[in-house]
Amino acid sequence: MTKLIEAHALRLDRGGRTVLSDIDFAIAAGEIVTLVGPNGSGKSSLVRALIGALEPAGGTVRRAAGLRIGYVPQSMAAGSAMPLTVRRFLSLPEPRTDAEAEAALAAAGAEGLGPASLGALSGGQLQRVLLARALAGAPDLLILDEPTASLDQPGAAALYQTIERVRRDAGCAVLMVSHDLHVVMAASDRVICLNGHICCEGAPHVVADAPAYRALFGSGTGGALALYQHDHDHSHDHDHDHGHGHGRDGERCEAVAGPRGA
Ligand SMILES: Nc1ncnc2c1ncn2[C@@H]1O[C@H](COP(=O)(O)OP(=O)(O)OP(=O)(O)O)[C@@H](O)[C@H]1O
Repeated sequence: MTKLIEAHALRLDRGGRTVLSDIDFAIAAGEIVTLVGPNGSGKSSLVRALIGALEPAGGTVRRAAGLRIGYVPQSMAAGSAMPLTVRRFLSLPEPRTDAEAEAALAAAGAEGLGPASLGALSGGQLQRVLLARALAGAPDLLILDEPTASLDQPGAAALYQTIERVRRDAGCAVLMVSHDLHVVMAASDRVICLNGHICCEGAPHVVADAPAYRALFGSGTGGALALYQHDHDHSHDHDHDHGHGHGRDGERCEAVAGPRGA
């Protein structure tokens, strides 16, 4: 399969401290990959390195020639206060024609929002507009940093369905950072769990009869625990342990993706 982006022995430093090391992974065309991990485990840092906004302290990030990345940032707190219409926002920084803007809004499920003021949008509308802006560049790889963070469960489910439709229609690969159990369990081809390094990775499996899973849905707390099978090629006797639930070779892993702000 065509590799769109690859990291080899990647190390990232923030504030003079190594926050990620030994990162080796690749994303293939059309895949949906989700990054999970506790707060501060390096998910956003990795995403920033992949889009070229953070220089590696070691190792390499290699992008396929001509790769187009659409990026939906984690937070638009400052941006949403900008006195801009959605239509103008879609043309920043790259100018877009009205037809391109309308097509992108439609693909993101945000039809008719072009004339709206950016600051007047709901959280869900803003996420869709951010998605539209990323889609307007016809990306090969769509990267979303916690796209459902500010949404309630129905809003998150609807956005997830939109993302899956986008992948189907546009054929792009998707890399998501998520604390959302629904997204991790249902949407991903592959889950990568970060904890200062790649703790574990593998295909997600719905564990509908697991007590923890039912307890989670029953309590409605949403997104505290993700269960998935994975492969390990390392032990966990080093110093990157941030209280993360590690698995053992070939066993089911309990990956604690803590709720936002935890
Ligand atoms: N601009 C910065 N300057 C210094 N340290 C930073 C900076 N940004 C992040 N860090 C540190 O890097 C580490 C990884 O942060 P990062 O935001 O990548 O984690 P995350 O997994 O995305 O967290 P969260 O789930 O809370 O969004 C943290 O220890 C954080 O404090």
